[in-house]
Amino acid sequence: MDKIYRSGIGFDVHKLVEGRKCIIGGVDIPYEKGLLGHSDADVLLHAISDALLGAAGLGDIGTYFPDTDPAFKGADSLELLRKVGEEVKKAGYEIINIDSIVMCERPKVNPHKEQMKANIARVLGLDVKQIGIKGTTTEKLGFTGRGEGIASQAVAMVRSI
Ligand SMILES: Nc1ccn([C@@H]2O[C@H](COP(=O)(O)O)[C@@H](O)[C@H]2O)c(=O)n1
Ligand SMILES: C[C@@]1(CO)OP(=O)(O)OP(=O)(O)OC[C@H]1O
Repeated sequence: MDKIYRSGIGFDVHKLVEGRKCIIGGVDIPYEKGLLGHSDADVLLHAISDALLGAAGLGDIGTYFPDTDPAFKGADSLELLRKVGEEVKKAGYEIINIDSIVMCERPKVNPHKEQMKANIARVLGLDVKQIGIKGTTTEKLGFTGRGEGIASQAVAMVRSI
C-alpha cells in the first residue's frame, strides 16, 4: 500500500522568571532566569511534541497532559515527549524528521544543541541526524527581544508504517 506522509507544526512560549531552571531540549542551561510553567516548561520540547501530535492527527500536548493535572506538576518534558512518540507509533506512523527553532536573545542555544538533539533522539528512538535545532534572536524586538520569555517553533514529518 502507498505510504501516507503528513506534516505537523508546533509553537510554544514560556515566561522567563527568577528562581526557575532554564531547561531547553532537556538541557539545564546555566542562566540568570528560568522558564515558568506547570511542568519543567521546556519550551522546545513542547513545540516538538505539538508538531508530532499534529502530524499524526492526534491533537495537542494539553489534551494528553493537562496543566490542571497535579500529575504533571514539575514534569520532565523529555518523559512527556517519550509518551508522545509512543502515541505517534500507536497511531501507525514513524517519524521522518523534526526541525525546530528557539527564539531568544539569551541564553545562546548553539553550545547546547548537540546535547539537546541527543536527548530528543534518545526518547524518540531516532538518529540525531533526524533532528534539527536552531537558535535565533528576534533582534531585540518583542517579548523575546526584551528577555521576558522564550518562544519555540517546530515542524515534524511522519510516514505511515
Ligand atoms: N538564542 C540564540 C540566538 C542565536 N544563536 C546563534 O546566533 C546566530 C545569529 O542569530 P541572529 O538572530 O542574529 O540571526 C544564529 O544563527 C545562531 O547560530 C544562538 O545560538 N542562540
Ligand atoms: C506541558 C504542560 C503539562 O501540563 O504544562 P506547561 O509546563 O504549563 O506547558 P504548556 O506548554 O503551557 O502546556 C502544556 C502542558 O501539557
